[in-house]
Amino acid sequence: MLHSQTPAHEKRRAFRERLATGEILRFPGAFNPLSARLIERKGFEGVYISGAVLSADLGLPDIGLTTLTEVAGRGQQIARVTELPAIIDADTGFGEPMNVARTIQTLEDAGLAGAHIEDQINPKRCGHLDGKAVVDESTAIKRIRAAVEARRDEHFLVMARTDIAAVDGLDAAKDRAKALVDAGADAIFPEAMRSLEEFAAIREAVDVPILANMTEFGKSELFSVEQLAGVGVNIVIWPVSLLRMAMGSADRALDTLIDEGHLTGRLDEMQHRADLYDLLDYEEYNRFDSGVFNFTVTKERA
Ligand SMILES: C[C@](O)(C(=O)O)[C@H](CC(=O)O)C(=O)O
Ligand SMILES: [Mg+2]
Repeated sequence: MLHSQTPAHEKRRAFRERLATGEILRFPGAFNPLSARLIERKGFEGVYISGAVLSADLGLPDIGLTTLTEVAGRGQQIARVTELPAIIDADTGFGEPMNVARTIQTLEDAGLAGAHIEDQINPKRCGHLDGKAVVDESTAIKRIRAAVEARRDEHFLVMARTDIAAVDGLDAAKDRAKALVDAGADAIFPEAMRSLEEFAAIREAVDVPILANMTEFGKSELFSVEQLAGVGVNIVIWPVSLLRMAMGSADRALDTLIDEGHLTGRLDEMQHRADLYDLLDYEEYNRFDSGVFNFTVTKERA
């Protein structure tokens, strides 16, 4: 009730242990705390918190407008309602290496299990759009070094994302990935891979876990969990998918309201009130409330 019963350090330790088994871990993107509960209920291994979703949620494009305070705040709201590990998108780390250090500590305090820091220049762009630019290797590795040095929980996962493939090609991405691992990255997020072969090439270049970003309408073909596991991917995210589904559904519902003046014909597409209450653990709150209401202090003290 109210929040996760598992302390953040324990979520991180368990996540690291699971990652070490080599099985592929599925992290759908939660667009709010409630959807994180649904992800957990369905049996996924983790929750992803997307920068693109966070900015879209605020009615903003994903071009580096959100602040650390907003990102950490949303991250905390989501991480605290689930027992699952949550990985958050920390964009470029919100500034210089010292800012990256503060970012990591703030995200640790917010209860996240890990974060990715990317090598785009500021202000960043969506990784699947054209016109991106990346920083040089020295700047990229300083960001990661700062993140690793700043963390206080050794199990907090520092993931390095590189956007260089779309700018300078796959060989550059392999070199960049190796350099980021040498700088201390615990995992690599190679952005905008176009094929399974490209994932396999990154897999071969580094010996840390790698992540596949299965965002729709971008540069990557959409592969199944099984296909990605087959080329050695360790974590897969669908960062914006649930938001896209929910917004698609909201769009159609509003059209129906305009056309028909009611939503009666669409009730079976809605989450039922009973399912919502179940997901919220409503019963638990009633029990707690009546427990407190009926609580009395016995007068006979020794
Ligand atoms: C993963 C990502 O960084 C995100 O913010 O979710 C985005 C997703 C997207 O815009 O589709 C990305 O840059 O790939
Ligand atoms: Mg992002």
